[in-house]
Amino acid sequence: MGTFQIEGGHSLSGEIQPQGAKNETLQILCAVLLTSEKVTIHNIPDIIDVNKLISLLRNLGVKIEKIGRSNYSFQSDDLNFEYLESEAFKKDGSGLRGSIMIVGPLLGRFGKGFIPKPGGDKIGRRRLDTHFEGFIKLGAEFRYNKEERFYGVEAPNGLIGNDMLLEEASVTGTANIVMAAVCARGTTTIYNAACEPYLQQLCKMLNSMGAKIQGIGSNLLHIEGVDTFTGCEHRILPDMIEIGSYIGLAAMTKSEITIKNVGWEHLGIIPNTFRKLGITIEKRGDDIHIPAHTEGYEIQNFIDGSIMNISDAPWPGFTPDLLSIILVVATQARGSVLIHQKMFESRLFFVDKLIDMGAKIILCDPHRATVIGHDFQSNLRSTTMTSPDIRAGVALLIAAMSAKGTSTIHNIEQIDRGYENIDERLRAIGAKIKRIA
Ligand SMILES: CC(=O)N[C@H]1[C@@H](OP(=O)(O)OP(=O)(O)OC[C@H]2O[C@@H](n3ccc(=O)[nH]c3=O)[C@H](O)[C@@H]2O)O[C@H](CO)[C@@H](O)[C@@H]1O
Ligand SMILES: C=C(OP(=O)(O)O)C(=O)O
Repeated sequence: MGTFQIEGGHSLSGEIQPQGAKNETLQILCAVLLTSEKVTIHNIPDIIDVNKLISLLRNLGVKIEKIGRSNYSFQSDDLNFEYLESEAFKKDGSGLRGSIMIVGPLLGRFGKGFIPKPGGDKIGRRRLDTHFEGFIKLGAEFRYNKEERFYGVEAPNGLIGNDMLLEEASVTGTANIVMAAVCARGTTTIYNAACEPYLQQLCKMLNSMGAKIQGIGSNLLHIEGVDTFTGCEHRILPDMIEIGSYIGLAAMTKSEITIKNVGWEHLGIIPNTFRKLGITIEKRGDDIHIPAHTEGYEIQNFIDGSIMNISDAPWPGFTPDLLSIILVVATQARGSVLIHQKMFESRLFFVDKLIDMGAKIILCDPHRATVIGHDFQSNLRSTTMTSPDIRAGVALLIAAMSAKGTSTIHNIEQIDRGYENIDERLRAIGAKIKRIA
C-alpha cells in the first residue's frame, strides 16, 4: 500500500499541464478491438487504470507498440479468444471499471463478448443493466453466472439494429452499446444516450473508422451499421476531472496557478460551478489562470437568498467525479453550501476524515452533506488517513496541502489510478509531498 507524506501550508505557483483524460482513454482503447487495421492514439495518460487496460488488451492478443511518451499503436488482427476463458482474464477484467467496454466491440465484431464483474471505485452500487439491456435489444443472448459474477453475451448470427430508450444515461453503457450498434445490420437509435465530451470523442473516432453515427453531442444517437472498420489516428482530450482538481487545489492553497491547454470548449459547466464557490477563473487563450485567493473566496447564494446547492447530473450537468473536490474546497470558503451527490450511494463517507481534520460538515444522509466554510479563520489539522476512492483521495490530498503540519495518506494507489505522477508534478510547482512507500 503506497503512502504520501504531505507538509501542508505552502502556496504553489506556476504552470501545470493536464494529462490525457482517463475516462476517454478507457473508451478509446476498447474501440481498437473493432478493426484489424492499425489504430494510433496520442496523449494516453500513464496511470494505473489505463496501463491495466493496455495489459488486458495485450493478453487478448492486440499488438501494441509504444511510439512516443504517450502515444501508442494498436492492431487487433489476431485475437486470442482462449484468454477470455482464462483465470487471468477474470483477474485482469475485474481490476478496473473501464474493462466492461471491451464487451460491445467484441460482441459487434465477433458475435460474443464476456467480462467478469468489473472493478473501479467502491462508491456504491454500480449496476450494468443498461449495458446488457442494450445488447439484448440488438438481438444478443445474455448469460450471467452468479457464482463467478461473470457476464456473457452472444449473437452468432450477428446483431440487428433497433430503437432503444436507455433507462439511465450511463456513460460506459452508452459507449458499449454504440460500439456494438455500429456493427449491427440496419439502423439503431439510442435515446437518453450519455453525451459527455468523451462519448463524443468516441463517436467521432468511430466515424473516422467508417462508422455512421449522427446526433453526436445530443442524447439521441442515430447509427447505421457498417460491415468493416478501418484504422485511424485519435488524440485524447485533456482530463477535465484533473483540471477541476487543480482549480480546487489552487483556491484552497491560495496559489496562483495556470492550467495549460485545458480544451475550454469541452469543460461545460465545470468552470462556472467553481465560480459559484467564489473562485476566480480567468480564461487566457486555452489556459485557465487561477489568481492567488489571498482574501479567500465566498460562496454565492441563489437569487432568492437561499443556500447554494451543488449537485451532480448526467452531462451537460455537473460531473459526480468533481463533487468531492467541490466539497473539500468549500470547507475553507466564506459561507455554506449543500453538496448533493445524487448518482452514487457511498461517495460522501470520506467527509469523516475532513471532520477529523476540523472541517465543519454535517453528513445529512449518504447522498447529502452541508459544508460550513471556515473562511481560513482556522486551518485544517494534519492527520493520517487512507484514500477510499480516486476522487476522495485527491480531495484528501488537497485538504492535507492546505492543513497545518504534516499529513499522511495511505492507499495512494487509488490516486495513481487516475492521476499521472501527481507527486512529481505538484512538487514542480512547489508542493511538499513525498512518496514514502
Ligand atoms: C470509467 C468511467 O468512465 N467511469 C465514469 C462513468 O462510470 P459509469 O459509466 O460506470 O457510470 P454510469 O454513467 O453508468 O452511472 C453512474 C451512477 O450514476 C447513476 N446514474 C447514471 C445516469 C443517470 O441518468 N442517473 C443515475 O442515477 C447510476 O445508477 C450509477 O450508479 O461515468 C460516471 C458518471 O459520470 C463517472 O462517475 C465515472 O467516473
Ligand atoms: C469513478 C471513477 O472512476 P471508475 O468509474 O473507473 O471507478 C472516477 O474516475 O472518478
